[in-house]
Amino acid sequence: MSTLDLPGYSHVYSGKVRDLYAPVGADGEVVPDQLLLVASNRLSAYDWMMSPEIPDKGAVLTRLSLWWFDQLSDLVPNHVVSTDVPEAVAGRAVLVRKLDMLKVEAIARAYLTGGGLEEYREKGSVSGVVLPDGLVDGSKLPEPVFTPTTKAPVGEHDLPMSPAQVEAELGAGVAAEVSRLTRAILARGNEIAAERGILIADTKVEFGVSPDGTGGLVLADEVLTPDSSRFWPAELWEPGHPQPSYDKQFVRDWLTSSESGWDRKAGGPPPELPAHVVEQTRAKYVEAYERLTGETF
Ligand SMILES: C[C@H](c1ccccc1)n1cc(-c2ncnc(N)c2C#N)cn1
Repeated sequence: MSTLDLPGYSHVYSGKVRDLYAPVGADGEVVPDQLLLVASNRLSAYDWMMSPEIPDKGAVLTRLSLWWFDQLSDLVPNHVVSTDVPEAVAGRAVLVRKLDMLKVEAIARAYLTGGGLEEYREKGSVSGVVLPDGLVDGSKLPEPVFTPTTKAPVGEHDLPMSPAQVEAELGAGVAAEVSRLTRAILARGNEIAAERGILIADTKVEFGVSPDGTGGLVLADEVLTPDSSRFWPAELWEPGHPQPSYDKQFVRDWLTSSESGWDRKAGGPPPELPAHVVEQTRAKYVEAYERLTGETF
């Protein structure tokens, strides 16, 4: 993965699909209180980076995240400073306030699937919350459940955190507020998305606090995008089996079809995606953005 040479910015960190840069002042020193969050066109599926990239994916998800920050501004302040960013990343980057990030992945679930379903099948509960009997893959939960995890080092898996572990990390007051806000964000997201034919099964958000200790929790990172959340087409929702992904199903279907020739269990990398899969996937990101925001990409 190649990082961009952005004049006026130094590369700080790269995740699977996003990159972080620090602004550099005229004196060559890093500007201490801001960061540049850049969304790439990279697509990750089945824990593999796909090739080629999906055109406009970074721009679509950046615009969607900015729209959600605005929709949620009555619930929680956010880290956005400006979209006045270098031309090379115009439309897919955001200048943000540099925060002290909480060491907890704040995850909430409105529907049961994935790791939450596995835990429920073992314990009848998820993250310490006892759930009704008889739930299946895709069941809607009575209300969103906070299911935090650790922030594992690169290459390792995030681990579920018990309420006691979260309190030990954050303190009881902040832990309660993170839980409340994460569930409220997902509930608000689903209120809006359901009207537009999209179910948000679960989401991961990141909170930080101002380094000077003033103020409370600040919503950071990206919010309620198909990269941070499971998006499901509402009209296909049918509890009892894995739900189709709104945005990644074309990729998954092709990779698991005989046409791709890929043997996922063999452990080797997936083949290049054909043009039609790339185009269909781009169209789904644009469709999700336009249905949710009512705006044309
Ligand atoms: C997880 C995410 C990430 C982004 C891009 C690439 C890989 C990971 N990240 C966000 C921060 C961060 N740190 C300080 N202040 C902030 N406002 C933010 C934000 N957002 C650190 N990491």
